[in-house]
Amino acid sequence: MFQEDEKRFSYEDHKTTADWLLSKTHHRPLIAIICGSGLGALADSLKDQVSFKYSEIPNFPQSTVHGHAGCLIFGNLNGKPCVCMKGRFHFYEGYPIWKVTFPIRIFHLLGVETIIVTNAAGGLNQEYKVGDIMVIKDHLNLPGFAGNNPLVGPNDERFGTRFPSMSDAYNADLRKLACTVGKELGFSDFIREGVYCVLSGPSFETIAECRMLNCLGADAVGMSTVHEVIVARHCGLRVIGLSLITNKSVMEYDSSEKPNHEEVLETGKWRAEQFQTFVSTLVGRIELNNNF
Ligand SMILES: O=P(O)(O)O[C@@H]1C[C@H](O)[C@@H](CO)O1
Ligand SMILES: Nc1nc2[nH]cnc2c(=O)[nH]1
Repeated sequence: MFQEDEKRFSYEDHKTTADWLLSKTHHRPLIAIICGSGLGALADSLKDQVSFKYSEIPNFPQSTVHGHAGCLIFGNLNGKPCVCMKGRFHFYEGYPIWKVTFPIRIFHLLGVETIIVTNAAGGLNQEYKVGDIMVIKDHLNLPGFAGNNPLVGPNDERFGTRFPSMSDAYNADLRKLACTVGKELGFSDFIREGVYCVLSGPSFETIAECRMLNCLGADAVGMSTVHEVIVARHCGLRVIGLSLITNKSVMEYDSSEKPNHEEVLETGKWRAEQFQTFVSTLVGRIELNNNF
């Protein structure tokens, strides 16, 4: 399970990457956004863009999944200085978990204070519909139950404490703001609040697994986000998570439905405009430098 043959990046390695980026752009982002599968169009709406391919950034891993372009884009969204990952890294791509979460500490060193983590997810909650946007209230870190937590290993106190709390992982004020913004935009019909469960992937869940996860309290299931959130909270970032329900999880043995990545990307395209409006309005309303 653990791919620990590579040497972990030190604090100094992280500084090298952050300083390189700061030397190449005049932008000083306070909000970071990670675009989930099929949600990369969000990054295109940034104004005054400065963009870097992951391949040119020192120490950065590469995106290998269709629907994850592999660019880091700096710019302004609704008047706020942002940096956007158009493409993220997943454990199932073969990266060790500390590499999957590497960009989060870079954001921290760039001066980011708030992170918006988005993903595509399967809807376990039977009331959810394809196209719903779930504001993440909490998570289940199933790989973490088996010891796969991105904070396993030596702790560098310059990033954060050895034993961070996760009981407030998803900021309550931001969740409330997201629900208010959803209402104001007339999106209430498809805005939900629920629990996201991460699995390693890349295989989708069996029917028995979907039933079990739902019984455990998960409303949506995916293959990302949680590890990023753990590292973000460790280094003091304020987090809001949004899942686009791209497919309904298959819960019945007589169903002929099969989850697939094409459907995930299609739903992303179909909901892209409202998703962008939602995130951009939310960003416009986030208060910065407020010592949360
Ligand atoms: O990066 P996210 O979590 O949005 O991507 C999900 C999980 C898999 O990478 C992919 C499956 O279709 O979508
Ligand atoms: N694990 C998992 N990840 C997803 N990403 C998008 N849809 C799904 C799903 O149904 N299951």
